[in-house]
Amino acid sequence: MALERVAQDGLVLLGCGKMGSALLAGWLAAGVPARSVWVIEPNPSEWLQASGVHLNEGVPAAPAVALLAVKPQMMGAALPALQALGNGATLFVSIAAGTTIAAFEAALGARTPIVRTMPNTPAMVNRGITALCRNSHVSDADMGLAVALMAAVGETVLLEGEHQIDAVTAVSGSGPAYVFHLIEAMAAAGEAEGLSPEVAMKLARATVSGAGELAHRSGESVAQLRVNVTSPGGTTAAALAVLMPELPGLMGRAVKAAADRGRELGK
Ligand SMILES: NC(=O)C1=CN([C@@H]2O[C@H](COP(=O)(O)OP(=O)(O)OC[C@H]3O[C@@H](n4cnc5c(N)ncnc54)[C@H](O)[C@@H]3O)[C@@H](O)[C@H]2O)C=CC1
Ligand SMILES: O=C(O)[C@@H]1CCC=N1
Repeated sequence: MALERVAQDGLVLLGCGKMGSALLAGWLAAGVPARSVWVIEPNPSEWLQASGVHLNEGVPAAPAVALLAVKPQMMGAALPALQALGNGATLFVSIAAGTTIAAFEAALGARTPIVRTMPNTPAMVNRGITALCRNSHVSDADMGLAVALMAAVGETVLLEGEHQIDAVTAVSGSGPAYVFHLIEAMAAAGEAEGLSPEVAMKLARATVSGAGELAHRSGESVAQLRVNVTSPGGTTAAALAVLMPELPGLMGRAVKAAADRGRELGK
């Protein structure tokens, strides 16, 4: 099993904030021993301190994986700590938005195997989705290991290449925030129609999470699930007559803004 390589040779996690913690929790739950993980994190949470991993200690000479989970703006300052692992057997896996494979090759060495990924925060409840792409130095076995690491917190999808990753970031990486904003907007609209803030938020939250679960589990297309709610001449049809002319264009602009920002971060 791919994760056994981590148990044997170790994994270094650079940055253990929201995403790093979600991943670490997934690996530990999947049976990776805490003592085979070395975490570099200047502000460790209580959970991390109690997790049993090596925290801010010297890292092994050739771990199986170095996983990079710092903000793209911090990457330049943080990478030198792992430079000695470049150009070798250690597989680098990045979850950072924007930072390109070329930037990692420049910082770590041109022969470094690098997998660039984009997960999302539902990884915190094992319902993430991560897209992955690689440079030419990543073997199929290495890619299998990267997929296994991300599959510990949800689904995975392989990309044709790095040119697609800013689009992924804009759809699924940032996407949970769009959905949370939808909940906020639905709750505010419910309040405007006379509900208390508590009831409006409870209804909006349960509706979005319930609809999400239905989309996840149902064999029907999402379009059919929408039709199933929409009685001809009824209330849903009235609402969709307002939403459907506007939402695709608005979502298109939002997703383009996120993808453009991802490309900018990569410069
Ligand atoms: N939050 C999200 O929804 C997603 C974030 N990402 C990517 O994940 C990465 C991490 O994001 P978050 O977990 O949200 O950020 P975060 O701010 O929660 O975590 C980053 C962590 O890096 C630590 N750090 C800062 N400088 C460091 C250094 N020199 N060495 C080691 N650790 C250092 C910080 O103390 C912090 O705990 C980013 O690159 C982001 O683009 C990817 C997908 C989704
Ligand atoms: O907002 C960001 O830049 C990160 C990447 C995807 C989600 N959060």
